[in-house]
Amino acid sequence: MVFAKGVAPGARVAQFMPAELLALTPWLAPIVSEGTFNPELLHHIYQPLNLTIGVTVFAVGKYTRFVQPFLESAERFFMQGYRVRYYIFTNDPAAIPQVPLGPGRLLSTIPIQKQARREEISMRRMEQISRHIAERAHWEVDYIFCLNVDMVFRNPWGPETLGDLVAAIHPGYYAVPRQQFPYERRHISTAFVADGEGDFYYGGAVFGGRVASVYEFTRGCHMAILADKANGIMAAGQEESHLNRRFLSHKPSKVLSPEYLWDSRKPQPPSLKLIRFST
Ligand SMILES: CC(=O)N[C@H]1[C@@H](OP(=O)(O)OP(=O)(O)OC[C@H]2O[C@@H](n3ccc(=O)[nH]c3=O)[C@H](O)[C@@H]2O)O[C@H](CO)[C@H](O)[C@@H]1O
Ligand SMILES: [Mn+2]
Repeated sequence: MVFAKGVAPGARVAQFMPAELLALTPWLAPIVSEGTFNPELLHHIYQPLNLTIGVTVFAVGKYTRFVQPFLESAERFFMQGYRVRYYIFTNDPAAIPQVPLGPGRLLSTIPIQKQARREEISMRRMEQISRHIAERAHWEVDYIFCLNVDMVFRNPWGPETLGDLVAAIHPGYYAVPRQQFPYERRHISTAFVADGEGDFYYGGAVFGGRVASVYEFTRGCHMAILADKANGIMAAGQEESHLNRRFLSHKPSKVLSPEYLWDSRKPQPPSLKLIRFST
């Protein structure tokens, strides 16, 4: 069970009931899961807005092999009926396969340098996303999601996920007490989170929101990562630690349930009605 800070244990809003997830955070942001929204109604609201949704994924080195299943599944399930722009950041543009895209859906390959270490690849994402938004994506898309590439969509992901700043609950920690969240616990790191603090443990594999908000968010994380680097520190969960630290002071306006970020090696609990995006 997870109890949010400052809310009495037992309050319906503040805990995960054994059989179901809560529907609102203590700061009244929706926690999106099957049954909490009406897809037809949302479609009628969002369709006329003519929005373009961006997606960033990184495919560096061997991870280029994940691009095809990622894209094929996204074409089936991700923001069907909306304009979509995929941005594939890669060191090897020639290795990005040609996947047929539906109408109104475009793909761009963004060439980047290959970092030697896995940690460096994931850490540098914040910097590269913020720069890409400033240089280009801010005028091409309204919302943007930043996703891991070694995952696939398995069920519809639609406009219910759109919000100013969107986080996803990490599948490994939705039912874990806050004290056990793997936040960075060293004071010397800019990602430090004190023992009694923390709302949820969010995953680094899914975040997004309005493009301007994601710019501020990724830029803030990048600055914090740079400060740590200057002090010779790498946070415990790398960029995920910084993401969690920032979401603590810049609360997400919408939280996605583990339906939107699942680890398929885990058994599916009854509280999870369906899996939309997972390894
Ligand atoms: C069990 C689990 O969920 N572990 C963490 C880890 O997942 P993973 O250990 O699964 O991270 P990962 O190695 O898949 O790296 C994350 C992403 O970086 C990119 N990449 C990484 C290595 C590489 O050689 N080439 C490349 O392109 C790629 O887009 C990949 O999806 O990382 C995530 C951050 O995103 C979260 O911190 C997760 O909590
Ligand atoms: Mn992975």
